[in-house]
Amino acid sequence: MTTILEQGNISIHTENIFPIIKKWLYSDHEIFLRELISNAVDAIQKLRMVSHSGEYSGDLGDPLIEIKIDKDAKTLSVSDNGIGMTADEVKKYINQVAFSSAEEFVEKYKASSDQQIIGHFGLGFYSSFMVAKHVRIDTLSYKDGAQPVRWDCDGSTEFQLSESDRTTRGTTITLTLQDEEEEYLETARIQQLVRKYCDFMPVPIYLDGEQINRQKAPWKESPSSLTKDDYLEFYRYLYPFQEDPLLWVHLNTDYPFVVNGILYFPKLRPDVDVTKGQIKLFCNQVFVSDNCEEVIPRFLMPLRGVIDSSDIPLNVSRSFLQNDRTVRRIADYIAKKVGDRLKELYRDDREAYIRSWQDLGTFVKFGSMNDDKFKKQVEDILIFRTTYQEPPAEKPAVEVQTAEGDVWESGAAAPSNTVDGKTYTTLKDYLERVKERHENRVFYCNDESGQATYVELHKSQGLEVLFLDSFIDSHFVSFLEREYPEVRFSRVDSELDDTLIDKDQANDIIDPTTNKTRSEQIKELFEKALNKPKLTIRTEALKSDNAEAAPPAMVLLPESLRRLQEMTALLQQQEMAFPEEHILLVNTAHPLVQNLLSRSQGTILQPDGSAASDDLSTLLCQHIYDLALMSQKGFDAEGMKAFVERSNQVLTRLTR
Ligand SMILES: Nc1ncnc2c1ncn2[C@@H]1O[C@H](COP(=O)(O)OP(=O)(O)OP(=O)(O)O)[C@@H](O)[C@H]1O
Repeated sequence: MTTILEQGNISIHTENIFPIIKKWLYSDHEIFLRELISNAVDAIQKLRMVSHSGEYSGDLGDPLIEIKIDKDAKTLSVSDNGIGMTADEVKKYINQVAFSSAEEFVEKYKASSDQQIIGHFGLGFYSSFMVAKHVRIDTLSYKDGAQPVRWDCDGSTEFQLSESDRTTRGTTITLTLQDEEEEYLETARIQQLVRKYCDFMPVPIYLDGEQINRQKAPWKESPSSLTKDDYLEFYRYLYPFQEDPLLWVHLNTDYPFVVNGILYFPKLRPDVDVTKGQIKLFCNQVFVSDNCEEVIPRFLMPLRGVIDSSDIPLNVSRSFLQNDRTVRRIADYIAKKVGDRLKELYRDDREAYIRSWQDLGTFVKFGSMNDDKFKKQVEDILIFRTTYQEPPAEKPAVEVQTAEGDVWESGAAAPSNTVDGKTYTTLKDYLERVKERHENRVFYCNDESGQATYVELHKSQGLEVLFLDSFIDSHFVSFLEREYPEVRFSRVDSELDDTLIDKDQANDIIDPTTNKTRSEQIKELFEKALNKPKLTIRTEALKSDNAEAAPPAMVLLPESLRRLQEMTALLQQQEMAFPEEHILLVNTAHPLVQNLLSRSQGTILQPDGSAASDDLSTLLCQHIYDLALMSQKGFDAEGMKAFVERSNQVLTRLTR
């Protein structure tokens, strides 16, 4: 027969706390298990501490937490071999501490308007009443001569304290589950919960005689003790069936706040929603939340991995968290570490940096636009693919004898910026190289195949073009122009630099019969043939070593006009329609254009007064225009039909 030691009322002010907890945390009942296991881990660690301090000299045994399910009795129990509690401690910690903090929690929860408290952390022992109709504690303290005690409570404010038959040190919490909570009698459900919340807790957790948690938390280990494979293995464990990450950053600091963690840069796939955070937030190895958007800077959202910090206040609303000073400083710290890691890679392994740039670049650009400090940190390692060709590498690592004559230094060659035939440059280096020819002006291309003709023309004249072709680049160009107001970005097809035009050629050859220059005649010819009032036709002789290699005509879209159109399209959430106002630059130096002119001049009048070749000249002008337009915009069905029909017509006429 059990001796009842005490029967009493738990002193709380909020009338019947449990229905309130239950109601508010309706969707998150499962966290009771995390709370019970956390308490068990704490109890084991406290025992270690008293043992260290010499207060306890008994055998610690192997630390162990055991979960037991009894389907018949509808009970679930969590046992530990930790510090245990005496009767007085049960009264103090369970009846008072646990319940007063329960009350506090409920008050806070009621007051918070967004009702989103991070992971409902710190709910504590009493959260077991969310799922249990009866809770029993059997505990035996480590203290000499301690008596085992049992505490029983049925969810009302009354409890009973009695003698327990427990013989070993530690505590067992036994929940008799409510009828609607019987899912927690399923082994698979418990395994899933332990894996979710308690996987990395530092004590083995057993269920049916088997350890079900991983126990080791790599982020708590020193970076020097981990190999590349350890990091990769951990990533694969956290994000199974995903491609391996590009690189990682191991965070560990104790001062002025505690932050541990490993952050990975994943490959950015179009199907991955980068705005949805995938970093897991832990507190002392206990899983808290799958998203910590308030804790890490927005631009770091694409990263994955783990952040563990006991300095992030958790029992607070998300909006509070966002404005918390320590949280802001932690966010800054993380951003700085990420920047440092990128700089390190740029410095130590340029090739890997370049290979990862496709993915890293978007991230770095996004970060620069969002965070000024980050921008300053990474501006020197922000690179662009370029048409520039690096001179062949100098002999690597030349050994040089110093002035003292006895020390040998190795003068390592600068790392190559070319990988797989593609060369990269910083903006600074680009501007330095082009200073003489076009100071502070950047030529760029954002569609390599579409703008190939233009790029080729620039290249053939020794003008360097940058490729700004990732989806973020149109914003990034505007951003760079705001940051460096003296620098101007022109897309290769927006206007032609004077250096590409041969000013001396052809313009002034006057036709004695019409008194017009050749350019004027060509212009007229095209105006008549195309008959598009909004189109501006410009005639220039393009410079090139081989007149046939340069295009006969090009369509130009002035930079400011194009950007305005892009912006309007963006606001209206439509694709940009190709503007009717654009420029057709006809290359008077091209043999095709020259032939066209002589052909229309050599017209033989037909008996009816029309010119036989007129028709063909018109077709050819239209064709030249279409070819130039083709690189700017695709044809729609009708345009394509007309183009094919005309091609056939032209070919037929030419073969007559
Ligand atoms: N398994 C256990 N072994 C020993 N003591 C325990 C155990 N579980 C609970 N306690 C005692 O009961 C107290 C109250 O527990 P409760 O979970 O409500 O709050 P907490 O653990 O102090 O804080 P938190 O709100 O972060 O969980 C604990 O501080 C601890 O002293």
